[in-house]
Amino acid sequence: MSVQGKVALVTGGGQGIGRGIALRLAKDGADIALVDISRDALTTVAGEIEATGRRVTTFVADVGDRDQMRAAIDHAEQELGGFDIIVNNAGIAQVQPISAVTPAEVERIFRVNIQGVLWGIQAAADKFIALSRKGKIINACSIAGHEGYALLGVYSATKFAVRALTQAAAKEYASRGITVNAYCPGVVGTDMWVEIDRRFAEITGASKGETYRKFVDGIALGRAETPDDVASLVSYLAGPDSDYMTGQAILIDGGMVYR
Ligand SMILES: NC(=O)C1=CN([C@@H]2O[C@H](COP(=O)(O)OP(=O)(O)OC[C@H]3O[C@@H](n4cnc5c(N)ncnc54)[C@H](O)[C@@H]3O)[C@@H](O)[C@H]2O)C=CC1
Ligand SMILES: CC(=O)C(C)=O
Repeated sequence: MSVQGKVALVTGGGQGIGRGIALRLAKDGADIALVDISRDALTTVAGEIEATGRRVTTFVADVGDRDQMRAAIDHAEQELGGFDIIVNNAGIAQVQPISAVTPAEVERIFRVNIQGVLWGIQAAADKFIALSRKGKIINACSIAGHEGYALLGVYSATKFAVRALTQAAAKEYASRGITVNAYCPGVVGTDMWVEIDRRFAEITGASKGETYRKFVDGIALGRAETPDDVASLVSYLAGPDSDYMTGQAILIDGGMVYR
């Protein structure tokens, strides 16, 4: 119950890792503001959160739009009576050899994965300061934020950028008592990996499921990660036990990348 009575906003909360994080924080005692571009997905997860007994509100927003992120945070505060934690989880993948990447593709992924995190940090910190709260900012990074992967070069660049933003924001907001950290999962069996596997197959001729299996074979603990594995770390980063930690991008990957 480390976040009992707190208000937590989770972006990309409509499925996958974001859903897992939102459910875990609700079970830990937080009220949840769910943000996603998909209204249908939000409705389903909101029902699951209500079943935990915590309050939940939903807001359809594109994290790459600064005004929409500010509106989402205002909505969370108005509906749930406060604002304490933001999990900037929403992200998209892109599988493409560097030789074939187009400007439009770069703009699309930078907008969601970098600007989405940046606007989330900025709007959340402004709100924490306005409310005089020592908030927690938690960003989605990846093993790809510690190591560049072939065919995932631009995606990897966005996750390296998340680490940079996490470190810089930690330094800028430390005097306000706001902490900023990131979680770096490995291979989590969500829709994102279905799409990554499909694109690897298209580009390399690998069979369906082959790329996913190869990545999972590289995990020391011998199995793919689940959203609940990721949510355990986020639960810690959201709660008081991590109060003395800031600017960190923590690998939770079953043993894939060692830094
Ligand atoms: N699945 C994996 O193996 C890993 C995922 N990650 C990161 O974890 C985060 C979540 O990934 P998954 O749950 O696997 O992805 P997912 O594709 O299963 O779910 C992403 C969610 O974000 C939402 N979303 C996408 N663009 C959005 C936007 N512009 N505004 C608001 N919501 C938006 C989608 O509608 C969806 O509900 C991402 O940042 C991803 O890069 C990091 C390492 C590994
Ligand atoms: C999706 C992702 O971050 C990887 C590298 O699996």
